Amino acid sequence: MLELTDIKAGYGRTQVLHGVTVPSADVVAVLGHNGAGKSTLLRLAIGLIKPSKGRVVFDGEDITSLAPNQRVARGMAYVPQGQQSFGQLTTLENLQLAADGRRRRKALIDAQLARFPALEQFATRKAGLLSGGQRQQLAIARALITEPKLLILDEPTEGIQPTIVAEIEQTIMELAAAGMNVLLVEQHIGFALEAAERYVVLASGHVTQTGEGGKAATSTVRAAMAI
Ligand SMILES: Nc1ncnc2c1ncn2[C@@H]1O[C@H](COP(=O)(O)OP(=O)(O)OP(=O)(O)O)[C@@H](O)[C@H]1O
Repeated sequence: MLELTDIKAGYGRTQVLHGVTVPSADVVAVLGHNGAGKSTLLRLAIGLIKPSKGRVVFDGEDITSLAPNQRVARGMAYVPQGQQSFGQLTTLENLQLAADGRRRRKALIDAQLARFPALEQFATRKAGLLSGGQRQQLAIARALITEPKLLILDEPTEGIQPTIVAEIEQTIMELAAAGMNVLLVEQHIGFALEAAERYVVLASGHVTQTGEGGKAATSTVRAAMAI
């Protein structure tokens, strides 16, 4: 669904990605140590930064020069790091905002409340008062309300209590099983490999290994992360 070819990109004159290629697959995990360039790669995928070289193809279309909103309109949704939501609005208001202007608005919101029972339980609570894990679920729910073809998730389990980590991992597995395409950055290598059809290891902005998720050993991946 999403194919990144020979991407060079960075911030100003600092190049972070040095010719990165990510193959198309239903679920792709991007692995690597802090600072390897994983978040930069996701920002590039959604169009927040533009490559100085390389091509981004989504659903057969070259979208390299498209802006983030145009990519969203084509079916991409991006959940950045940090459980972002509108803290002064309630859980429900956050979902309503994401659903604004869509047909079947209520059904879209209800589907996410059914998916995440904690969001239903705290529908009238301000998002800023939710736990980190609940805010992450809210961020994912907001993305899913847009009915994406591809969900881009940047470290969805980072800094979250273990019980909700398991719920979020289960959600990702369920979405994948239901046919959702996912581009996932994840520190938990074991889970990432279990979820992913393909994985890519980044080290200092270079791809040091790619392979099939289910078959890979975490030790091999760790070795590639350290190159
Ligand atoms: N807005 C920015 N401006 C300048 N440099 C940046 C910016 N964001 C990230 N970088 C640099 O780009 C490099 C890659 O960062 P990136 O956040 O993509 O790595 P990462 O693999 O996602 O790491 P982490 O897990 O810590 O988020 C780092 O050296 C970082 O300092």
